[in-house]
Amino acid sequence: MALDHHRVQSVVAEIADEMRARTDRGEVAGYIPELSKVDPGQFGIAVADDQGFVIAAGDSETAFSVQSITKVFTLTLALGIAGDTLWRRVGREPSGSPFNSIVQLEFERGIPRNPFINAGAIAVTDLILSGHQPREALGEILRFIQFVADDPTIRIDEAVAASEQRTGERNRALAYYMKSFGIMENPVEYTLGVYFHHCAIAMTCRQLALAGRFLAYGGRQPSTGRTVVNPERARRINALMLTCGHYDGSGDFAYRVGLPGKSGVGGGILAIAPGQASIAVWSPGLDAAGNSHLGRIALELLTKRLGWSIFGA
Ligand SMILES: NC(=O)CC[C@H](N)C(=O)O
Repeated sequence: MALDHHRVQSVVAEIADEMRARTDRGEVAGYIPELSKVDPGQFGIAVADDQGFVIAAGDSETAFSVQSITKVFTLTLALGIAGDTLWRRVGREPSGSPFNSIVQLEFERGIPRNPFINAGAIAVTDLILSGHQPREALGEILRFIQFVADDPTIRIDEAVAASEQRTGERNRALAYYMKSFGIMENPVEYTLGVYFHHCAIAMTCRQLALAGRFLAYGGRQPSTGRTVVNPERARRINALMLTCGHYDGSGDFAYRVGLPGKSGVGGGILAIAPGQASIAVWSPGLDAAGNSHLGRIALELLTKRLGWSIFGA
């Protein structure tokens, strides 16, 4: 269905103005030193349709660290490599725990709850790495993101990757713990090196909204017409984003926004309105669950004003 560009444009502009005026901005992620330097006063939004048309406002052309949003793309790649055998290593249930929690791993024999918490994404990265050098695996992830975004200029922010590599003790603990259960195939430091670097990919809201389109349009990358995944897989990735994309804030996100979404600690959120649009928002301040505070509020206003919730107007 064609988007009413005029209407979307006015809602997007209105929301950007409202977000600019707000003083409650959340807290920038402090545990990755490089991210703690980002100015919390920023807000960007971009909505992409199947024609590659982008409606944007605010700081939509500023690149930010996409962090856990890359987990959507690594999951897509890993499903392409392993198909449904992937689900032997990682579950499909919401965790109800923080993104970097270790507690469930002990009870559940090292199998992470889902591919979007850190443990699950590290297990997915390990699968992509198998049979490759870390540099090749990372290249494959980056090229895949450039392909779905139709933009070869997307890069890794090396300063962010190095910053997380230096301070990633919690992720190291998760990875070694999974290794002890036989979940990891590769040397842990190799897998983590790839993980830290793909989390450090930098994108603008415009690039991210374009990259998400295959999920909004039945698995097809609309600019090239090429199939990224089949419609069933696109639908299932969306289902996982809805149930698990915001950690222990996933229920609240579904309740308020009503779209599949994936957040990252850089303050970005990718949200999918199936058949309508792919949406990216960014504001660096986070809420208590580690999801963008204003990003979530902006999406809530957007779906309400445009009637885009998958649960009805
Ligand atoms: N929620 C996130 O964005 C977490 C990603 C971050 N790279 C980490 O592993 O801690």
